[in-house]
Amino acid sequence: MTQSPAHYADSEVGRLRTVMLHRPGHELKRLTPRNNDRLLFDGIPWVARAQEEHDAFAEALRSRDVEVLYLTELLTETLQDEIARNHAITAALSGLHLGDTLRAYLAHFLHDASPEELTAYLTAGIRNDEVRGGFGLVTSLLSPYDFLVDPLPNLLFTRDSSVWVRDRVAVTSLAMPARARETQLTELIYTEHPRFRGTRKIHGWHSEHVEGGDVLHLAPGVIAVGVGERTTPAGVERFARQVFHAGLARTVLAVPIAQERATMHLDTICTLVDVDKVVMYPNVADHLVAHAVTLAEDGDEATLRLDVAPPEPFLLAAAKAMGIDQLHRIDTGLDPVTAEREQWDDGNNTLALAPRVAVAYERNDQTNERLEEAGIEVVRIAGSELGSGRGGPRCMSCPITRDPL
Ligand SMILES: NC(=O)NCCC[C@H](N)C(=O)O
Repeated sequence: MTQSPAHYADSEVGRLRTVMLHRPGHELKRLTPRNNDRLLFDGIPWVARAQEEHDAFAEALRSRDVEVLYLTELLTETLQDEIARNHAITAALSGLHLGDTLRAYLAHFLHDASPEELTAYLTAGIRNDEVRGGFGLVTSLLSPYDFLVDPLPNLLFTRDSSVWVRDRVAVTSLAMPARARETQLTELIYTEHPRFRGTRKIHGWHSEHVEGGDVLHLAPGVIAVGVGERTTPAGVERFARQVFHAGLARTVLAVPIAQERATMHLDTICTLVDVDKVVMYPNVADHLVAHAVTLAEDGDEATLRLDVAPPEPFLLAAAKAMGIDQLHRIDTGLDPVTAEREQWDDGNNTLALAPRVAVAYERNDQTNERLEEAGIEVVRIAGSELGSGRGGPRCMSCPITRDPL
């Protein structure tokens, strides 16, 4: 048995070594004009082109010596194990919409599936017209096109369903019903896959809502957490308690963001491209504030006391917590309208491969030019189809190992 590789991330910009992606698959073919809003896509992607774009993204990472792990491959390997299969099937069929007859049939059906097939059902879902048994009241009353197991098109955004904090992984708790099941899969992988077995976990899908897109490692020991449409106030409090209790951070900055789709996560308006530089949406930058949260008195996770500072301008609070003179801001776009367009198309959502090297969507040409003027190497990728889910390179990647800064 080979030694498990170290998994560790305490910054946004330390050299990226290992990342988890999800190559978009059959689950995207489930999107229709009737369900795309509920499934959190702004349009109906051309799946083959989305796959090409994603393959080019993965290749750009590999060509810079980043190990790319695919979520579905990890899941299939995990599902070789009988206990993991049982967990996965029970969780997938726990919805109250199924009824006993159909649930019992589907349980048998899924238990007979190979690990590869089971991965496909768990990710692409099962529609009523696809079942071949378990017929009864529920199958008769549901429409043929209703899902018995929902597809998970947003698995593409692996950033949101888990976050590594040093050598621990936080399995997150996703706020939107269309995404809730994703973390059943990430939790299973991190619990049962041989590569991750023994990894200590924090948070979890039963906890208060925290989404990975809201969690930014500003510096080792300093974590910003956006609080808005997805991460709740109680979510950031729980997260802060856990990271302080485990000694993983000294400051958590709670950053209120507008509760709207354009700014669903903190990483839609701000990402780090260097140890002291962020690319940021200027239309909100001047109003963004942060509450610095620190540990006042240690105790059990539930009883430790937190100090919550009054709000300060975000960049100021961040620089203070990071122990640097200034956190420099590079603006999205050239003017408010271009900035709004490029922010919407994930111009702020960059993935740093190392200090001053970042992956960005090619379409945001003005933001990319600004980044280059500021000395950042921009690795451009196509995202015309990938972007229809409203997420960029950062959203589509879960860093598992970065070199410590
Ligand atoms: N970190 C991110 O901003 N992730 C993008 C998530 C997009 C997805 N369609 C969602 O609405 O949750």
